[in-house]
This record gives sequence, C-alpha cells and structure tokens, in this order.
Amino acid sequence: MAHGDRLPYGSLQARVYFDDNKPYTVTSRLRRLLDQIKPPDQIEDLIQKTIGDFLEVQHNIGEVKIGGTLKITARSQNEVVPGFPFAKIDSTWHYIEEGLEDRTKKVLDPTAPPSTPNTNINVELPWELEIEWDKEDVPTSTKAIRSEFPFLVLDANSIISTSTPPFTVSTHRGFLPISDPPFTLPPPFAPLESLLCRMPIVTIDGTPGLLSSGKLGETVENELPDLSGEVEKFKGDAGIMNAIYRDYSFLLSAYLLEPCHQRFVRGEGYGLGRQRLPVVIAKPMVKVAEIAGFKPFMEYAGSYALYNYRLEDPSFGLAYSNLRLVRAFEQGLNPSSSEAGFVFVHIAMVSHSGLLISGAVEALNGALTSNRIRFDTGMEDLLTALKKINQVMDTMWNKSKPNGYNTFRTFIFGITSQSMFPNGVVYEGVSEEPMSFRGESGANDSMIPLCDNLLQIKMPDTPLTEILQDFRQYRPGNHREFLQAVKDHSEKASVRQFALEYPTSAELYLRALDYAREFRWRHWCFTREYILKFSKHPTATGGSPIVTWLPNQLQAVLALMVQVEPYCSNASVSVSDSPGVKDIQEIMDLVRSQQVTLTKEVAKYSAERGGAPSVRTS
Ligand code: HEM
Repeated sequence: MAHGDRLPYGSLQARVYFDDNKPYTVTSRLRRLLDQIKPPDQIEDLIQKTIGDFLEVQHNIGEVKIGGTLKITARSQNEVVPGFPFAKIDSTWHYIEEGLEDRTKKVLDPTAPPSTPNTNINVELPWELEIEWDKEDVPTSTKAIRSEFPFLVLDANSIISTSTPPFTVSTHRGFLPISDPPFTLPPPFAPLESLLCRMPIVTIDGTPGLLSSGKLGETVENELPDLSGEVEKFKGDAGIMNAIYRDYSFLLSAYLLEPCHQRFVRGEGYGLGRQRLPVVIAKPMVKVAEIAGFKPFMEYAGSYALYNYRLEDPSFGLAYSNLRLVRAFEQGLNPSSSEAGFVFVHIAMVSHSGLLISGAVEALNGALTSNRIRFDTGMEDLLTALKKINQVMDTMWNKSKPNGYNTFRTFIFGITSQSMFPNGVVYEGVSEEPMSFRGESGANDSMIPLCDNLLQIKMPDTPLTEILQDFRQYRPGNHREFLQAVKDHSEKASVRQFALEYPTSAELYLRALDYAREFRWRHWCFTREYILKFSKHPTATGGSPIVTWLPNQLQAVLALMVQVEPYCSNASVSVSDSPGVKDIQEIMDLVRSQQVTLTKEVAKYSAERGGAPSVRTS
C-alpha cells in the first residue's frame, strides 16, 4: 500500500507499552490527516490511568488516505516515559519500528502482540503513516530513535540481555560495546588463559615472555588442547563468546607472526610468518568467530581495540586513567606502555561516539522530513562530538610514542596483501584451502565511515576505494547494518543537497567535513611519523598501500570542501562566533595548502619507495 492509498476501514488505534508501574497521563492526538473524507480535523483523547502494562487509544476516523500523524504523548510528572508505540490498522497491529530485526525487537519488547495475518494491509504501511513523539519533551538522545530513520539505536533505557550482541549501536555507549567486556574466561579455557598470560614480550611480572624467547609456537603445540567442543556451551552468552573470540585472536596472531617478530628485533625484514595454523587454534577460532559474528582473525572492534579493556575501578567509568588492557603483545598489561596508549586512545575517542550517533540520526531525520531546525540541531551535536573526538585523537602523540609503535605492530598485521603470507594461511582441521583476512586496523572503526555515509562524501572510483569497501566486512554486524542504513537514508534524503540549500546548514556541513579532514590529516601525520620513518614495509596492517591509501580519502574530502565553500557565503556568523572556532576563510586556506602539500608528500614517498605498490582488494 502506497502513500495516498485509501484505508479500507475507519479505525486507527495506537498502543503504548510501559515498562514500570507509575501513573501516566496519556494524550493521543490524531492530526494533519491528508485528504480526509469524513472525520474532524483533530480528535483528542485524554486518558488517566495507572498502568502496569498497555494503554490503548482508538480513533474512529472513517475513510482516510494514508499519510498523517498520530501523536502520542505520555507523561509522568513531566517526564516523558519510555514506551513503544504500535499502530493498529484494520485488525493488524504494527510495531512502529517495523522492519527491525526480530532479534532486537524481542529484546526491547517482550510483550509485543502477535500480528494477525491480514491480506489487506501491507507490512510497509506504518512507514507511510507518520507517528511522532512529542518533540519538545523527548530527550535528544531518544527522540531520533522513534522517528523516521528505521534503524533501532539503543539508549540507556533499553533492556539488554545476555544474548544482545555486545556491539549494538547505542546513543549512550556509541560504537563501544554495550557493556564492558568480560576479562576472564570460563574455567574450561584455563589453558588458553595460561598461555596468554605467559605470551607477551614482557609479562605482567616483568620477566621475558614466550614471544621474547620465540617459544610460543612450540608451547602451543605441546600444551594447548582443542577446546572447540567447549565453545558451543557458552553460546547463549554473547559477551563471553566475544571474549573467547578476542582471546583466541590474540593467540592466533601471535602464533602466525612470532617468526616475523624474531627477525624484526634482529633488524631484518619480516620474512615469512607461519603458513599453517594448528587445529588447536584454528578449530575453536573458526567456531567462536562464526557464533560471535566476526572473521576468524583479529579484528579492531571485536578484539584488539574496543573489546580489550577493563576498568580498574568500575565506579570511575571510562576515564582514560581507569582503563587497563585485558590482553597485550608487548609489555604485559602495563597501562603506560605504547601498546596500551595506542589501544586506550582509540577507546577514549570512541567513548564520545554516542553524541556523534544521536546527532547524525537527528540530522538525518531532519533531512528526511525537510525539517531544517532538526537538521541543524543534529549537525551541531555532530560537530560537538567530532571536536571532542579529534581532541582526544591528538593525545596519541604523548600516550603512544612513535618509536614504541613498531614493536607491537608486527602482531597486528593481517594475511591479505602481506608479504609474510604470500599464499594465505591453512587453518588445519578446518580446510586445506588457504585463507586470507585483513589485519587489525582503525580503518574498521565506525566513526569516520558514519560521517562519510551521512555527509555523502563520495570517494573516487579507484582500486584504493575498493579497499575501503572491503574493510566494511571487518566490522561487527550491527555496526555494518547501521552504517548501511545511514548511507541508504542519507541518499534517500539527499543530505548533501539538503544542507547546501540553506547557508547556515551549508556552513554546518562544511564544518563537519572539516573535522573529517582534520581527522584524516592527523592520520596522515601519524603514518609519516609512526610508520614511514621507521619501516620500509609497503602495506599497512589492514593491507592497504602505506603511502597512497590514506591520501586517496583525504584528497576526496579536501576536494569536496572546495566545492561546498561557495554555498556558505551568506551563512549566519553564529557558528563561527564561538571562541576558538575557525572562520570559513581560515579553514579554506588550510584546505588549499594541504591539497598541495599532500600531493608533494605522496610523490616524494612514492619515489623513495620505488613507486606505489600494486593493489589487491581482497
Ligand atoms: C599511531 C596512531 C595511528 C597510526 C599509525 C594509524 C595508521 C593507520 C593506517 C596506516 C591506516 C591505513 C589502513 C590500514 O591499516 O591498512 C589507518 C586507517 C585508519 N585509521 Fe588509523 N592509525 C592510528 C590511529 C588511529 C586512531 C586513534 C583511530 C581512531 C579511531 C584511527 C582510525 C582510522 C581510520 C578511521 C582509518 C581509515 C581512514 C580513512 O577512511 O581514510 N587510527 N590508520
């Protein structure tokens, strides 16, 4: 049924589910129905009731065309309550956020009524019917969720269970796991735990570990049983599954890359890694990765960076000084090591991604509904978040020193496009066909891709961009789906065009691009100072060509900024009035000088390294 079609029956009902026992006043108002035939403009029901379960309101509206707004506001002492709206059209109940995965729906709504089959109503109908929550009263973090962008983003009120995937996007945890990661494994995995404690180059008690003496490989082969039978037993606990996946991925990478580390510390090239993974790592890893929804190799979010912390004092939360590593390659769990600093800066940045997400969703909803105020408000939140994220990123220089980076870096390389694994790696007991996966990389973080997708930053049609697309597979499933939904809806709403239609929005848009530029420029500087100065290896840990890949995306952002600049010429000065905020001219001068500098630097490094390496995309 499409927008404008007639509803065959004159009844529209809404049902609100409450998850506590407070008394509520519920106002339900039907308004702005387009092309109504009979009903009055507006019907208002006021119902006061103590509720422990559902409240239903019904409007008898006669024959109407689809496309109106049912507004339901529920209040308890001025607080807007968390409720889940349903619409009943004819005799079928539709959850308003129709289209969500059943899994998520069940977590949030254990009491959802079964929908009865109805041949007249298409399941897409609720999306034609706009249902809004009272905008003034709904907190920023939640108002976007119950609106036009059909992706369920959790918030602090959402009910989560042990089966909720740890990496479920939310407005309070952002792209961090929804709960802090478990840091001990169930008892059957004691042999794995024991190996991982003895594994780092320097162990927790300061003594040299297995990687220091090059004894990890033989110790694995002598000691580790095949625990793949145990993995399945913990299937119901998504957090534990993710922790088991994290821990096997550390052992797997250390095992494969140990010989490369030995050569690297002797000042030689990396040479070859181990080309076969023994069954005792391969089988449980493949099993746990499949259940947890990752590739059977170390990933950025699910393993090395975002699932690799514990809180020293849980009451202190995610403060940088309160973070400790769970696993490490380099210096035991020393929180001041370069490896710890590298991991913690990522976590500290991502801890600000909740506002980035709610801002992006609000801006998207603004564009989807042609609501300029909503769009601008969302963009302002996005800018606040990006500013903070960039500030934290800048602390990397002190928290993890360039000369300490290359020691632990050896262990986060992947298989794809790496000279250490020219023919892939055989996972014994799984398949004799060699497998290949990209290595751990911040490129699999979701914050910058969110900006790319929301702002419709078009990357050039090059093999380098294919690598960017290939990286998408290496993210948690819910991150991937969220980013895809943002991309699709941003295209549907033509976010970029919507922003450029009005100078103030255009300025906000340009400033968001500027933060993406700043992020990518700093990245290029990191690559120069941490990698190019110390290593001749041609590919980064994720398998992208070290000199040309980051500039591919950075140049695209710089070029887009030049295109957008003219649309900001009459913008209100309010955004740039705040202290410390650069004016547009200043931003654009920097953009033009970075375009020139980057081109020169890429040419220089490429020439020094004998031209750009050939690019393999998968
Ligand atoms: C010493 C610090 C860092 C270095 C040396 C570094 C290095 C790199 C390199 C070489 C790449 C290329 C991709 C590949 O691995 O094949 C990359 C990509 C990327 N890294 Fe980092 N990184 C650092 C810190 C961070 C941090 C703190 C973040 C925060 C989330 C991050 C996020 C990203 C992103 C989003 C990309 C993709 C860039 C794009 O789309 O243009 N990196 N990084």
